[in-house]
Amino acid sequence: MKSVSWVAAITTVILIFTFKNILSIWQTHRQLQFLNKLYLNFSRRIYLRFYRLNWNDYAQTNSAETFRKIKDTPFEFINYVLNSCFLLITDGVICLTMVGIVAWFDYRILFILMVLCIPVFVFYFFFRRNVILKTDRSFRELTPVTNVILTQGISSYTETRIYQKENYFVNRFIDASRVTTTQLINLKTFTSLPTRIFETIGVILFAGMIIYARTANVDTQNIVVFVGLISLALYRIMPSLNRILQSLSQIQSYAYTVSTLRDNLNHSEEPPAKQTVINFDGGIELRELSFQYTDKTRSLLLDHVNIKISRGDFVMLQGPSGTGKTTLLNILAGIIQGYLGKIIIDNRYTLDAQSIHAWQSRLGVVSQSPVILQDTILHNIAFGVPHTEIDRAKVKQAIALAGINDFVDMLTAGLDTPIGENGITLSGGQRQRLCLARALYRDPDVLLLDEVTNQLDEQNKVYILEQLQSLCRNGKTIILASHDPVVRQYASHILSLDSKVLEELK
Ligand SMILES: Nc1ncnc2c1ncn2[C@@H]1O[C@H](COP(=O)(O)OP(=O)(O)OP(=O)(O)O)[C@@H](O)[C@H]1O
Repeated sequence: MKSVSWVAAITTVILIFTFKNILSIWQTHRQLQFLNKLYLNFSRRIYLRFYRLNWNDYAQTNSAETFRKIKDTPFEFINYVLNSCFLLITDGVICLTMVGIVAWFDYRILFILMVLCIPVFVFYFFFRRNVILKTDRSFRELTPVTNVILTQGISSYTETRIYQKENYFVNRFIDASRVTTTQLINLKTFTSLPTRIFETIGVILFAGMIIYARTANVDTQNIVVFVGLISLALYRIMPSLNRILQSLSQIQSYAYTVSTLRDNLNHSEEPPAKQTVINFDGGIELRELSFQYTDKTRSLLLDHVNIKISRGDFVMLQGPSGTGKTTLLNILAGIIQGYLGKIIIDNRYTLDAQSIHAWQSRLGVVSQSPVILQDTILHNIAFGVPHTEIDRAKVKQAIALAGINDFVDMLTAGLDTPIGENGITLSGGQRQRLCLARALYRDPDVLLLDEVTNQLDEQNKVYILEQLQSLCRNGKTIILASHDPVVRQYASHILSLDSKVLEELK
């Protein structure tokens, strides 16, 4: 009978512990899932917000900081602030419970524990602003700088090798890293201090009690029991107290993430403006268009420009370097705003929030330094279209128009050939034509092209210009910014941009 009750008791204990641990695993998993969901949500919203920046703000951003804002800040907030808050609550409850038990058992033990803890907390709070915050801020500020130095060094591989400046870039990076890692060492040393102080004071206190017991003829056995109880209490409280201090310092260190997230997430989500439907059966009209970059020390770039471009026109935009051809293309693409005057589409729609997306869905663009994705040729051309939705026949048509079908056919993997970072495995002319194929894949009504022929040989240039000409005959409208005199023969209209004024030459 007795053995049965023992077995039952042991089984109950095992079941309780098993259940408790399963529950705890489930709870931890749910908590982590929740934090992960929150992280992805924050990251997504900050990243989307980046695409809503206006041109001037975009021009002033630096990629290392943007990267940090999108990826690191939400991660730090979730892991070092929110998670620390959870730990603070759970460990706070454990500590208070233990303190309550100790006080109920013997109030003197509580007193000794307070003598131990208070100096540690005073030390921590006294120095936290001066050391932790300062060190951490400079660490945070220096990290993006180090990243920028490294990115610059890596992307200037060719120049660095030819000019033999390897040591210059490596030393710059190492010097910047040394400052950052020194800050990190200081920070880590400082955060480990409370535990050490805690332990030292404890040992001194115990030693003091033993010496007192021996010199004052107090019963040593009582003291040993007393010290044993304190040690037991500390054994339970110490780990929680350590975690509390660590959590507090992490919350302090990463408190900045709260304001960064607030600034980036607390903007009102404007409902997308109801979009006008644009068929592009008319043309484009620039009416009294004037523009100046925010840098007011520079004069107007465009001054009361008036021009009409009809459907089917092949317009060459020429003019000396720096007169604003790219700027004008970006204005037409709806990327640069803040101009005076109007852009009117199809004689009806002014380019504004209501029409911008409808207008942009009619455009194909090739910029002067187009971006090549580190991906296959297929994905570079379909740009952002999910793999299963890519129309391979249309891709082939686009590469034929852009004159790179021969090149793609020669590759063993054809369209599925991967291209290195920034199109490193392609020639300049191949990169240009790949981006032209990307623009053509969208079957746009209007093509805004910036210097798409400047890296081509005569034969390829003529081929591309003939294709563009034939596209215009079929109703496409092309505006091509170029310095190349050959383009003049193919363009139906020539616009010359010089000293803020746009003049029609042909
Ligand atoms: N984000 C910017 N902020 C301030 N000024 C700018 C900005 N982008 C360009 N500029 C200035 O605007 C002027 C026109 O530049 P843009 O690139 O439009 O000229 P461009 O005619 O296309 O030149 P190129 O023929 O050399 O390509 C230049 O003086 C340039 O320095």
